[in-house]
Amino acid sequence: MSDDEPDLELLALLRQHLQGKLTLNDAPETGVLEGAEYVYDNAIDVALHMRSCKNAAAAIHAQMQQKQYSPATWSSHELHPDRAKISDEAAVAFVFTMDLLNFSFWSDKSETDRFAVEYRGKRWTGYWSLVAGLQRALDEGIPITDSHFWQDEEECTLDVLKQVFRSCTNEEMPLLPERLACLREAGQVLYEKYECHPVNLVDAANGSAAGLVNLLARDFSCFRDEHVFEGRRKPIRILKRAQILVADLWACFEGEDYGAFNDIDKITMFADYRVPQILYNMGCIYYSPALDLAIRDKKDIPQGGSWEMQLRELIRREILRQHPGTNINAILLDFFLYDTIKEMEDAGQKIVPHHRTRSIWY
Ligand SMILES: Nc1nc2c(c(CN[C@H]3C=C[C@H](O)[C@@H]3O)cn2[C@@H]2O[C@H](COP(=O)(O)O)[C@@H](O)[C@H]2O)c(=O)[nH]1
Repeated sequence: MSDDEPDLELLALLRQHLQGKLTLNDAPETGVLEGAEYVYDNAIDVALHMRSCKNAAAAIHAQMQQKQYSPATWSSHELHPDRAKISDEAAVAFVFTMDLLNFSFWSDKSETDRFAVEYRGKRWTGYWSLVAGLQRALDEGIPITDSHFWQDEEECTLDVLKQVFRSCTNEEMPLLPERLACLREAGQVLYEKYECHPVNLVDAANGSAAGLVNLLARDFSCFRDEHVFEGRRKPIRILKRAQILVADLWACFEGEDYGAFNDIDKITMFADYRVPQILYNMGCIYYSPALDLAIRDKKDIPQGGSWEMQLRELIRREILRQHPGTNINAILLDFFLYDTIKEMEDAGQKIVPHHRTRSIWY
């Protein structure tokens, strides 16, 4: 098959995933797909546009192949840890700390006034402000990735965290008290169960991605991203930061050592505010008029409400299994979509905004 021909098998897979037609025995032990199935079947404000999904899948596949998207792409970002310069344990600690705090960077201020971290001569915003803040703190001798530090209430104070993520504008990083609470809890749990180090948590998963997601959800309330949907008795398990943590370890270690997972393709796409946005702007999903208006007007979408759950869950339905002959899985597809929407924004392209929910879950 030549590169410019759409990969019909991939299209079929993506269509199945987006339609939720894949049997649940593909669902990982995390049970995340079962919840996605329920929300999809009951969603009335967010829907899939199959024809656009089919066209998008072809375009995405071609671009990913052309850009040779692979786990190594992750380390090519200048701020991500360079494994040639730090120990494996330090890289795991960095990724764990990063995904413990990897949520809610959006701002309604202008590009010049929004929260930003100045580091290595550049202004970093969004997710990159988090990574830049962590790297800068380590350069300044603050042990921000050490769980002993997180537990030390004398040393690791809210003021110190404000210093770690100090902004070069008047806007502060959102939810700093909540981020401190995440560090405190994680420090306590790592002390009680994992001899203070995240590598012991990764080892405890015995090479299972779903197993590590489950350990994170079981032991850390700050990773337990589970919510009731419209009164349904059984909570919907989304577990976005637990899943992106596994994905980042897999990418950082390129599937080896602490990134070696025998079931990595059971990780779903990440239910945050970026993927629904790009899928909407690609025409793959569309909203009810009321929701469409609320998002375009940048209205607050309440956390845990039906709208928010539909937005988060609908995109997560797909598990793009390892497609024969390519290295594309849901993680790489997701990374690619995130980087693409950021490139579109940086290029000043007119795009419909993402939804506004202030949350520690994404
Ligand atoms: N779905 C998805 N969500 C992602 C990422 C990333 C960064 N991943 C890097 C690693 C490999 C890739 O190549 C990326 O370079 C952050 N986020 C989430 O977005 C939000 C931040 O958005 P903004 O404020 O605009 O930066 C926040 O919830 C954050 O958790 C991703 O990849 N996929």
